[in-house]
Amino acid sequence: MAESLLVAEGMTKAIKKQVLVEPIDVRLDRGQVLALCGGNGAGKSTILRMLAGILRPSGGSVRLNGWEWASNRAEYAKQLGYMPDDYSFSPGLTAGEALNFWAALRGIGKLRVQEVLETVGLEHKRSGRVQTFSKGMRQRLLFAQAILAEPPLLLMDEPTNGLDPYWMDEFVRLLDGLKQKGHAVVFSTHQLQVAEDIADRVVFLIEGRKCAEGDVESYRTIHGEHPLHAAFKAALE
Ligand SMILES: Nc1ncnc2c1ncn2[C@@H]1O[C@H](COP(=O)(O)OP(=O)(O)OP(=O)(O)O)[C@@H](O)[C@H]1O
Repeated sequence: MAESLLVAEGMTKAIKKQVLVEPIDVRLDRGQVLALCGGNGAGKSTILRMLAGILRPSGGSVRLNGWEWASNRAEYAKQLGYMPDDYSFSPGLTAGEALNFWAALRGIGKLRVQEVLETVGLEHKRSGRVQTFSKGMRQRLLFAQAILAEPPLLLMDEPTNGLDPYWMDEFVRLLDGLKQKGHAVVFSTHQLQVAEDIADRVVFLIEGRKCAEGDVESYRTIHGEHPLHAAFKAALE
C-alpha cells in the first residue's frame, strides 16, 4: 500500500520547559481535507508551522510525499503551499508585484499569476497596493500565493478569517475543486461551519493536546445538526 501523502509521527514542540504541542500523529492522503479546531492558544498554528517546515519540531518525524524536511528542505518545500494567518507585506508592494515575487521564487510564469488573481477575484486590484487592502482581500491574496504552484499539500492558517459571506462560500467551492483534483489540505479554523462544509476529518485540540478526532459524517451521525459544535463541547467536558 502506498504511503499517505503526509505522515507526521509523534511530532511535538516545546520551548524551554513549556510544551506547546504534545506528541501528535497526523496522516493525510491525497484528496483529503483535515481541519484543526480548538480554542485560542490550543496549538493549531504551531502544528501548521511545523508541518510547513517553518518551525522545527522538538521531536518526532514528518514525511511529505516521501521527503523529510530534516534531510531535504528544498524538495520538502516544493510539496506544499502555506497560507499564514497574517503576513506583513513590504510597504508599497502591489498585489501583482507580491504574486510575481512569489512566482519567481518558484519558477512560475506570469500566466499562472494572472490565473490565480482571477481565481481569487483580485485581477482588477493587480496594481493596488496591498497596504490599502482590507483583511479579506489580503486573505485572498495569501490564498492565491499558497495555490500558485499547485502543490500536493496546502497548509492554511485560519484561511476564512475576514472573508465576507460570498468569499466564504467561494473558498469552500475552491477548496472542494482542489480536493477533487487530488490536493490535500490541512487548515485551522474557529468557524466550525466551514470545517463541517469542507473537511473530511476534524482534530480538536486543547492546550496543545489532541482531545478528539473524527470524520464529519460520523460526528453528524452521533450529534445530528451542528455536529462539530456538539463534538467540541463534548471534548471539553
Ligand atoms: N514563539 C513562541 N514562544 C513561546 N510560546 C509560544 C510561541 N508561539 C506560540 N506560543 C504558545 O504556544 C501555544 C500555542 O499557540 P498557537 O499560536 O499554536 O495556538 P492557536 O491554536 O493557533 O491559537 P489561536 O486560535 O489563538 O490562533 C500558546 O500557548 C502560545 O502562547
